[in-house]
Amino acid sequence: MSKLSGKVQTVLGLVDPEQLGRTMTHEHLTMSFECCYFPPPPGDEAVAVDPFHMQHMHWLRQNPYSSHENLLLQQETAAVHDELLAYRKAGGGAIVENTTAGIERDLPALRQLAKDTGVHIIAGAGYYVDCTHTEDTRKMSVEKLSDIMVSEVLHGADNTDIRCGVIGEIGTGWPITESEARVLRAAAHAQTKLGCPVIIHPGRNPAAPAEVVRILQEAGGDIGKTVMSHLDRTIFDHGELLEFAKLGSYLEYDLFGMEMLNYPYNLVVDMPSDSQRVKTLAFLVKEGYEDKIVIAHDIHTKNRLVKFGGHGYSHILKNIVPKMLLRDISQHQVDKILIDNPKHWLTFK
Ligand SMILES: CCC(=O)NCCS(=O)(=O)O
Repeated sequence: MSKLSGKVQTVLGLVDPEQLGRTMTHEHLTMSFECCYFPPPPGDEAVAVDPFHMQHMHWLRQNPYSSHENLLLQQETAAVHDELLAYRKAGGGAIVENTTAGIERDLPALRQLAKDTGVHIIAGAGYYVDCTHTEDTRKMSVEKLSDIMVSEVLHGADNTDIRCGVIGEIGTGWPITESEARVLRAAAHAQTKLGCPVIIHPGRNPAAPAEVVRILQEAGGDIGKTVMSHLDRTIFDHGELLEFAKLGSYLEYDLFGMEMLNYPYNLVVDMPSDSQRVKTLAFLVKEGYEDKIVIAHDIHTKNRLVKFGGHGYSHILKNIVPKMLLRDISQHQVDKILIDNPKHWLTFK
């Protein structure tokens, strides 16, 4: 039995799973999203490059990916520090920090944040979407990629001794590229060796999550120990959602706080409101999936921080939980979603 077995691995070391408390399973504390810059709508070029002002905050909410400045979350560590203190005060205990290679993971910053705030931070191993893969990454075999992920968990990543506690978010697009498929197979192999949690960023198509599961399963992955992220912008039809849920992964609604009219990466998508997200959670609970739901905000741009008029990391605890209780999700079920499900997922086999 490995020394990781039965434990959760944070950036400060192994902890007993009971220590985590309420856990957001998909956040970013420091990262760059420059890889996904999207040009502003015609006529909005000037506001897109203006320094941040209060009068731009609504524009940024509608066009978060069209301001280079907004994509540099790594510049806001002081604000994130304060928001983590507020998160603890609101009853939060842990955060899974999903930044992987390609979007500027900063493990020393995560370790410092964990030390200074007392929030348990679990860091992610592996690779983001294809457009961020380096030439080296593209050339690597499944075995080599898997060895690197195993080493990031067992020994530390990015030339530090800071160890990752999950594999992911592993980035995939639609269709899944050859390089992304290799990374997925490598993640499954690493998971088999380590008995560790895995988390996936699927492409923006309703068929994408099931295709990822198929690839992971074929490579021996443990789907019951895998989180499928971003379902709120991916599967809308309730029948299709139940078909996907049957495959056995955790079902993650992780864009709480993000409300926008035009989702630039896929204009076919109507980004749901928080009320609609809660309705979908209530539906899944009614269908018997209360042991499979996890939730988060996936903060990945500056405008979502409280410092810039955003909702911050405490929005779910302060605003969404009361709404869940109003919509027939019991306190016991809320606790499963925020405490028990993340704990079971994050505990090494
Ligand atoms: C790095 C953060 C991330 O990938 N977030 C998901 C954004 S979206 O694909 O849902 O637009």
